[in-house]
Amino acid sequence: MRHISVLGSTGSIGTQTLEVARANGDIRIEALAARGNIALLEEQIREFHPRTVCVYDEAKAAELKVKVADTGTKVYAGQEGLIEVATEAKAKTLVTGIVGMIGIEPTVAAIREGKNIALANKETLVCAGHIIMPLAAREGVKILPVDSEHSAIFQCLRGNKKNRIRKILLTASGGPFRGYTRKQLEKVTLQDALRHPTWNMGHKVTIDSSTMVNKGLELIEARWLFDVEVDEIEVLVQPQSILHSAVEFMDGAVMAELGTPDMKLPIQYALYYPKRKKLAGSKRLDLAALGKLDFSAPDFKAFPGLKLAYHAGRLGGSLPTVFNAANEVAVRAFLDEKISYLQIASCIEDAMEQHEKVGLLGSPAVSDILALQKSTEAWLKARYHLA
Ligand SMILES: NC(=O)C1=CN([C@@H]2O[C@H](COP(=O)(O)OP(=O)(O)OC[C@H]3O[C@@H](n4cnc5c(N)ncnc54)[C@H](OP(=O)(O)O)[C@@H]3O)[C@@H](O)[C@H]2O)C=CC1
Ligand SMILES: CC(=O)[C@@H](O)[C@H](O)COP(=O)(O)O
Ligand SMILES: [Mn+2]
Repeated sequence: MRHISVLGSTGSIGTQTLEVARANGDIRIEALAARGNIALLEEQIREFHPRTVCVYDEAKAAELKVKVADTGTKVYAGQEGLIEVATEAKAKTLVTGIVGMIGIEPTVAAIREGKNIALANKETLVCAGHIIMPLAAREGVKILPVDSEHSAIFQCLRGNKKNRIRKILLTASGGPFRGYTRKQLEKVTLQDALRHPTWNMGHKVTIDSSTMVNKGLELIEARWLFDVEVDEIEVLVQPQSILHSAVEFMDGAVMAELGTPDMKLPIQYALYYPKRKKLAGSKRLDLAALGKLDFSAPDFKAFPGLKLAYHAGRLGGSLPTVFNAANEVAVRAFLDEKISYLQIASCIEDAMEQHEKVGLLGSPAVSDILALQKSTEAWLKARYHLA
């Protein structure tokens, strides 16, 4: 039996993690956390009988407590509740399917308690990779990538740990606006941006994919997971999302992982690593039916978020936190229809410029990262008149 806890159990990654658990039958769900979707959380409690749950929203947590009083599941709220879920004693692995920087503290707490991390929450590594990776090594825990590209790279590197790599080829679908000019991007709407061509995901990561900021976050995520410089990572547009990423070795050999776009595969791989198991209900890849795969270079001019990510990754320190924090504020504002699509990248650029003027922190602690998140949010809200 595998014992896991899930942060973000009501979201895209969370529900697919529970699908994998349901299909396999030998994964015990010890703890679950969500922000406020108590209707779905109650269903999950009644099906999986976790010991502990957290609802971040305090009023909703109180409501759920009454609803599930008959179940024996303990209900917590807020940040303390997230830590309870992340450190639930019986769990061996924490799946971080929560979105945003809110995932940093519970992930650190889980590692300190010796839990392996099945990591989907890329924002945590972008801001705190310099803390997470050495801490995990000291505690002897595994950081198992769930993000599809990073799972692919991780799989390509198996058995090749001692061979130096020349570069990582990080693939990108290009999002719904692949091929668009800046002029065309001026007119796109929220609904257009939410129409991802290949993956069905939560709103925040879907907007990130459309701006290519997702690839920027993944660039820095890969830098930490695989201990490479960002300039050893090349972004490659692969519109079908079939080739999930690749590694080029010193002798010129390129190894890639291919599959249908289905997150259950990387989730299951992380949960059973190093074992491969049949994936229930998955569509098999039929290359002959597919006929061809397309590749192209990314358009840095149309999607400046990617260029900003390389810059943040090269300078490091506190700049990736500002890159990420500004993006979180901007995406929220875009989803609330308070700023236009092109203003997302402007927000990030402005916040980074401002931070560089003030001066970067070399190796920010978690408290510095969270303080920077607050100051970046306040600065952007004032500058862009966001309520
Ligand atoms: N979806 C995908 O295919 C992929 C996602 N990722 C990454 O995985 C993470 C999750 O993405 P995704 O599943 O799409 O996101 P969703 O928006 O679908 O789900 C987010 C989950 O996090 C919960 N949540 C949000 N804020 C809080 C909070 N303050 N406290 C507790 N729970 C909270 C939500 O709860 P509630 O429902 O109650 O609001 C929900 O369960 C992101 O970092 C994303 O970049 C990476 C690769 C692929
Ligand atoms: C499924 C997954 O891993 C997403 O992060 C995906 O990468 C988004 O697609 P883009 O390549 O469009 O960013
Ligand atoms: Mn990805």
